[in-house]
Amino acid sequence: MGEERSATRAYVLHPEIKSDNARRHAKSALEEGVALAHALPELEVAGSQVVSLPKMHPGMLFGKGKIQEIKGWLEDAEAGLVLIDGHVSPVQQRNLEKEWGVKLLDRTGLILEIFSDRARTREGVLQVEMAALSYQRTRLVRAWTHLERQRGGLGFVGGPGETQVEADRRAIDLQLNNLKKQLSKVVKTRELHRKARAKVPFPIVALVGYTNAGKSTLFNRLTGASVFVEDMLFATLDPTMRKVDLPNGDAIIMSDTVGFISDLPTQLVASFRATLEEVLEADVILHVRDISHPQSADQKKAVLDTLRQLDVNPDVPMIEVLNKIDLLAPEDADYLQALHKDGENVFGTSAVTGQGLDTLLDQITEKLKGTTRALTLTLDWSHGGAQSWLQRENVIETTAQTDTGWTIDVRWSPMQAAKFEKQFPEAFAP
Ligand SMILES: Nc1nc2c(ncn2[C@@H]2O[C@H](COP(=O)(O)OP(=O)(O)OP(=O)(O)O)[C@@H](O)[C@H]2O)c(=O)[nH]1
Repeated sequence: MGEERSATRAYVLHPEIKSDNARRHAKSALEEGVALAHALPELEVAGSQVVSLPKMHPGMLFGKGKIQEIKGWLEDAEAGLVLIDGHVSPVQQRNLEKEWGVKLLDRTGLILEIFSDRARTREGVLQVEMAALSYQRTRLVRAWTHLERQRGGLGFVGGPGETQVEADRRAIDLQLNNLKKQLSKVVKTRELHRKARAKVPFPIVALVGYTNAGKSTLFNRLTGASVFVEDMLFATLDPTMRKVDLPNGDAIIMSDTVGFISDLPTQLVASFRATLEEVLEADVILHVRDISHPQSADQKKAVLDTLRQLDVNPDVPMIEVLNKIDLLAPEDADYLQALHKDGENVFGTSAVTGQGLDTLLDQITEKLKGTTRALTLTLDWSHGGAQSWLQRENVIETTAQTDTGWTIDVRWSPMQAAKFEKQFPEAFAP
């Protein structure tokens, strides 16, 4: 951290590299960068700017003139920390930190800091630690080592720097291995809990969405729970599950998960696979969008990309929830709310006023009815009651007799599966 100036006074820069096809709109990208900075409670944002660049400079990111200009901004703002909303290579980071006399974090580094600040469960903490270490592992710079600096930066192949990097890498690998072992223990315990929960058999409806889209607010509204809702990115990190009663009396489990974001560090996506299991195994996915946000379309793309990276089964039915319609002009809100009547799979809601939530719940009920899954059940003779139930529900595709009972292929809706499991827990061995 910067010695002279406070490392909690942050200056946010969004580099807009012209040759980069300006993937995100610069002004709202900068706003997101600032919102990310605010997601770390101890930080104070001392200033923020979009910096337009014709091209990226490999060693310093910015050109010489720009670097001096920015140095002036940082001094005026008394900022000791620079947050660059983009990718900064380790070499660029080192050079800029030296040039400006500040500490620097790039987008991935910042997101990792936020996640590490938010992680509450043991599993979450371990996952973030692993993600941070894997990231650090990719950023070991040869000339950055203490040993090499002492020797005046001898950079020959096989020299002391090389050995130091290798040693650092080995140390990180050891730590990663150790964390992996701890994590697998925690996951095993959670698996047991999950099995226990599976005995309360309800279909799972998972909420996903860009950070700040309103997932937790919607979750609270629908479940009557009080989950940490704040106008702060990534308020929710560990998944939360609650029971919701549908209008027809059936019950579902709704799960609220971490928000997604553009350029979510791949290490994080990978490490969160385990906690996002509920999403991977959901019967219905609700994709919650902040439809009032100017970059709503880009956010949607980022969410769908992340779901793909997570290998979410594309057959799981998804409902698109266009949230925050209360922030739109009334005629726009009405239009969005009516879209589903034209057969569009979108539902306008306001998690704050409650608009559109009944229609959404009806739609969830419909979707759960309409989707079916195949499963093979092995029942023994004592499960005659279960076998007749399956016949009555008309879900049997094929039945084969075995020495001890039946092997039955069924195709049923999540709700039927849930009812069966509740009524015949001893027969349900998927
Ligand atoms: N006006 C309006 N504000 C909303 C609505 N839904 C949520 N919000 C606000 O949007 C902000 C973010 O809401 P959250 O529910 O925390 O969003 P989230 O998607 O869970 O966010 P992450 O935890 O970052 O993933 C809060 O200030 C909410 O009060 C809505 O329908 N209308």
